[in-house]
Amino acid sequence: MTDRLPHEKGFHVSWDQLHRDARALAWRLQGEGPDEGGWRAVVAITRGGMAPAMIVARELDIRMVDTISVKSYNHQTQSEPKVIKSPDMDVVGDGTGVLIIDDLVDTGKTLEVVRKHMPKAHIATVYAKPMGRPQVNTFITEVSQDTWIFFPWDMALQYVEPYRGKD
Ligand SMILES: O=P(O)(O)OC[C@H]1O[C@H](OP(=O)(O)OP(=O)(O)O)[C@H](O)[C@@H]1O
Ligand code: HPA
Ligand SMILES: [Mg+2]
Repeated sequence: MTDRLPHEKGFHVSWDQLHRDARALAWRLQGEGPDEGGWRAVVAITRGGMAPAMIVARELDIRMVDTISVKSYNHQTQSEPKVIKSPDMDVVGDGTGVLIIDDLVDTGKTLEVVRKHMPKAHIATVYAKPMGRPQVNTFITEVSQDTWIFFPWDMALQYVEPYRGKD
């Protein structure tokens, strides 16, 4: 999203790192469900939340997995983010016992909308920036607000010139 750039720093996340961090999130969430039955369902915030949600659902053995899609704030039209695809509300209800997973929280605008949709859900992200932290119940790693997080699905391996060949 170019309107959020430029950022001073970059935090590059490999698939391995994402897998480890999403597992760490699952372990932190284990046993934190509202009752002994654990979490009832996982809801991934598309699209970035889908890979971490799959890993968390696998680790916590949750088979009920759904998605919510939020169309983000657009500075040109000044529109607020809105939910363009809801999970099955018969299953998630007010969110009690439901884990909502996203890859990161930045400004918190996306989660603000999601929380209104399922007020009693537990919201977890793998990464968090300070501005969005109040919107998250559980996260693993915090980075500064001026850091852009690069996810593995947005990157590719490429050849780099040897250092001594550059001059
Ligand atoms: O806290 P915020 O400032 O709202 O930003 C965080 C959201 O932004 C990114 O999603 P994006 O809207 O870029 O869509 P995507 O997941 O489909 O890539 C990210 O995956 C979070 O969902
Ligand atoms: O730091 C980020 N990285 C990737 N996507 C994002 N969407 C909001 N902030 C970010
Ligand atoms: Mg997203």
